[in-house]
Amino acid sequence: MKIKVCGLRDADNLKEIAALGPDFVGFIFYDQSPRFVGEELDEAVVKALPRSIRKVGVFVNASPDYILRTVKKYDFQYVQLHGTETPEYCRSLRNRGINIIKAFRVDESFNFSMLNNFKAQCDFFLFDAKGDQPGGNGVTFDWNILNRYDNEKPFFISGGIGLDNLSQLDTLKGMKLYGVDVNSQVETAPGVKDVAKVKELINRVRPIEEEETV
Ligand SMILES: O=C(O)c1ccccc1NCC(=O)[C@H](O)[C@H](O)COP(=O)(O)O
Repeated sequence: MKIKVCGLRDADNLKEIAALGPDFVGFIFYDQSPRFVGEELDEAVVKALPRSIRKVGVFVNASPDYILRTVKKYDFQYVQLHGTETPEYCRSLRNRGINIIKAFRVDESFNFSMLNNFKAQCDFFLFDAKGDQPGGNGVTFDWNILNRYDNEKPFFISGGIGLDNLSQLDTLKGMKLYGVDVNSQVETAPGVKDVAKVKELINRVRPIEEEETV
């Protein structure tokens, strides 16, 4: 199974995490987040990451121009959208060559059928928990809700995932689960990841074969 480590910012920490070989790394471009990269993100370090590590810019209802400029600046392969972006908005970015991970915050009332309007515009869905912030809340949602998922699009699961609840991924066997997204539960401070925790997480998640899930 794939691993995405989200909310990186510090250059040295990014290099240490990259050395562990995650599949995706994410950078937050939402100025209300404690992980907002601001001017701190070292462009050269990001660009020097191996191509095998996919770089993701995370945005919340940002202007397409800002997204395009940022993608170009850091050479991102994906953008992850955490706001109320519409299918039309996603399509306009996709038409400009951007690969999209669309995030949705899931609870009991989540309407899975509306994903049909997004599936042609997105590469992956990401299911996150609801909280005060658009992401990075550190809380889980009831993964049983995903039994109602009836789309063919592979998805990431996220929201409060850490070493303590990883074993529960077993309950998602047979689903279109593509990867796990981790963030606040593997941090020493906002935007700084705990290298030992990420290492253990990768060692535990990676052996879960994709065929078992997707
Ligand atoms: O991490 C943030 O601060 C954040 C803020 C605004 C939008 C998205 C954000 N994070 C995106 C992610 O992909 C997180 O990994 C995801 O929300 C799960 O975070 P956590 O619950 O802390 O594991």
